[in-house]
Amino acid sequence: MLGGCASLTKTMAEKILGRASGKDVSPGEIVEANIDLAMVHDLTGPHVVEVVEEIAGEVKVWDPEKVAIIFDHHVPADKIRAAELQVIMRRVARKLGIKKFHDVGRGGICHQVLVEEGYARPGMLIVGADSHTVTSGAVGAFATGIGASDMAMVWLTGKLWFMVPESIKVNVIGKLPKGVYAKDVILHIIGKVTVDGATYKAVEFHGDTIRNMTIPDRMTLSNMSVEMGAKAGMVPADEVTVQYLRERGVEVKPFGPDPGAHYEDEWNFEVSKLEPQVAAPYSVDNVHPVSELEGTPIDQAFIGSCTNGRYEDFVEAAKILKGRKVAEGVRCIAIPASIKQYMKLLKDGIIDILAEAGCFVAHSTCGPCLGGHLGVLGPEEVAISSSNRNFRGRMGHPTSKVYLASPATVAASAVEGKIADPRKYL
Ligand SMILES: CC(C)[C@H](C(=O)O)[C@@H](O)C(=O)O
Ligand code: SF4
Repeated sequence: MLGGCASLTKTMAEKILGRASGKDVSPGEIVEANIDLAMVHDLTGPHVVEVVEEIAGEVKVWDPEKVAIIFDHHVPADKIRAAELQVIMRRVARKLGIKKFHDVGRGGICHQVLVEEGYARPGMLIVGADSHTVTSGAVGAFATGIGASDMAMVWLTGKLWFMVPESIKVNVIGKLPKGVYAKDVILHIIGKVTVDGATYKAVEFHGDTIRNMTIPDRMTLSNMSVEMGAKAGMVPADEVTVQYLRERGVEVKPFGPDPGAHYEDEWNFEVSKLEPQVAAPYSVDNVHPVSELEGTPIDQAFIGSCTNGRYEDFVEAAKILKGRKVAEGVRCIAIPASIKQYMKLLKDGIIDILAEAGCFVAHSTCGPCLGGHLGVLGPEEVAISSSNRNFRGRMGHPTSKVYLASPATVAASAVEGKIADPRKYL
């Protein structure tokens, strides 16, 4: 029976959707929920505006304080079409008085901005017109990607319907070995459960490995939850979260599931002996330990994206690139996930290290992650990337190939000109 009996103890998803819809909810139930934050970017925003204008005859939002417009995909505008779309969204942001508007050079990749600006908070219900909106789950929010027409309804009414998902508890335990990171953990998990292993489930990450992770690491996990089909990928908000948001002037309380909450399934992973992981083309679940792919020649290495474009990611890459050179015949492209990350890297001399090694370092943009610009792959070219997707043609030509790995593995591969194990450099 859909809806079942409401249990007294709730998972994070049930608590958030219950609060947002003002009732006691159970998995399978359809609810109409009030949205706390709605985000669009330069590519999806114009579609939303079009639908809103069609329905309402003019562009409007239910609450300008709860709407974010962030330019990131084709930033700075790389062609006339992109410039046209950005002109539209700039006008809309001004007309509606959107304060959470981040133009070129004033934000960065939307998912990074939501978290680092302290917009995303524990217990919030967040929707974004982008599949990696799940990233905000890192601070304990139920955050999910929606289509442009759903977003148009959110802009008009502030509400959206959801089917309350079943929850899956992912327990990760053990101390990560040197050279092995959150990226390797999530690639390993996706490799085991496959790309549809968590379809429409609310995934919660638990265990001491997760508790010991920083918010940037947790963002990598949450970000890639959607690559196993999850509706949301959440980490309970603890003291690490409270402190991270406090540094951004936001006071929050810890937030997690009720003790004894019911999960549809529990997955257990022990990671103390995990090797660096690499997802081979053309699927994110085609995951192998780096030792199985070592020596595969590459043309391009990319460090960046909403998955792994943070300060800490570049610091790990710089440990390997410092005093070394990117291999002859290989391009290494390094793009921080936001202007704030870029500024911090600049101040600490990390950008210098990357540039001296021969990296092409750019200001924040999605750029090559989706084959947009600043590093589109040609026929048969091979890239190793710290991003999250390696579908056919993802970063350029349909015959190009993308391997996904941690920033350290990408950096080691850039130095050798072939897929390499970062551990020997650390
Ligand atoms: C362009 C956008 C709608 C898309 C998404 O939704 O994820 C992009 O960000 C991606 O990573 O493929
Ligand atoms: S960095 Fe890549 S994955 Fe992230 S929002 Fe941009 S295009 Fe999508």
